[in-house]
Amino acid sequence: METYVIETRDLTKFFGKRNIVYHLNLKVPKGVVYGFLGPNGAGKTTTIKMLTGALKPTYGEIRIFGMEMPHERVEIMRKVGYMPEKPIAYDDMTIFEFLTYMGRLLGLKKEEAVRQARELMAYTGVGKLAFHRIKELSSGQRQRAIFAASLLGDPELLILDEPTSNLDPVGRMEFIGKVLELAKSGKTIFISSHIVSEIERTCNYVGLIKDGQLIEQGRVRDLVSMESNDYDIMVSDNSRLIDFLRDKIYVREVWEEEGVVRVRLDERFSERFFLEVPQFIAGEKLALKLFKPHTSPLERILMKRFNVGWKE
Ligand SMILES: Nc1ncnc2c1ncn2[C@@H]1O[C@H](COP(=O)(O)OP(=O)(O)OP(=O)(O)O)[C@@H](O)[C@H]1O
Repeated sequence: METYVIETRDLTKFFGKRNIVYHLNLKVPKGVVYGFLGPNGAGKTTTIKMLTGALKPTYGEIRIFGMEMPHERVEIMRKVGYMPEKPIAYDDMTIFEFLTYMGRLLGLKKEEAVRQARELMAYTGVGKLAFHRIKELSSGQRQRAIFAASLLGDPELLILDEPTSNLDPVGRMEFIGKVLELAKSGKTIFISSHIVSEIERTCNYVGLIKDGQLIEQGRVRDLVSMESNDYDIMVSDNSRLIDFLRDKIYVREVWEEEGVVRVRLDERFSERFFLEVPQFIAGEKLALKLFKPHTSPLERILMKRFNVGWKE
């Protein structure tokens, strides 16, 4: 059985009579980078606040590392780094003071808190601003400092709420690189965002939330390939291949696009495609340059399937 780092059952939140999150069943496997994706107002921040114990669910269950939130909040949060969308300010502290203070709150010894603060300021690109007060920082610099704070104590799970909303394009690219690096080191990472392209570049797992409900959840790879029975092929003479494919029972459509032959398969007969096409290519002595499933960008799939318009 797959073990989940985060698992919720029927997680629900009302604000007054308004139902903001509804019967959410999140399953976040260990070691994935999970993109929690949805348009503005979908309920992402409300969900994350419940996951981190900042908000009490109206009903439903939350298990993180198998422990129950909010009852075992202290134990859970020892293993979790949390980057809130709107962090508490600590405006008059310098970044260095803020990070050492947060490290101490986590239970680190003073020297260790200082060591990690220094290391994480360098890692997140705010080393030169160590002695600037939080209130003097730009919103992007502040976001980097909060990212550094979420990494204190080397957490096994990172929960990041819209972590790049204030970063410039270079900052965003850097951030993506860091997330991939942290994932490689074995951490599970849960990121909320409304930016599909960013999730696509960073995440291997995705959960889609709309109007407080989870409408899809799974591996990005599966979501993308579910959509498509198209194959891309390139040979030394594409027109001979197209002539060959045109009346085959396993081909619904075939056409050429930017020098690549795109074949839309009828999946009922696809095994014949995989047998006959290589035989034809070898028999005709064509040089094979490309043969792979066609994948369309996640954004296009989501827009089509869920009729949701996301914007950068
Ligand atoms: N404390 C609250 N009281 C009443 N309504 C609230 C409260 N907090 C959030 N809401 C409402 O709940 C809905 C979902 O908000 P939430 O912040 O969870 O969305 P989100 O998906 O994180 O959106 P965004 O991408 O804009 O940050 C919104 O309509 C918001 O107005």
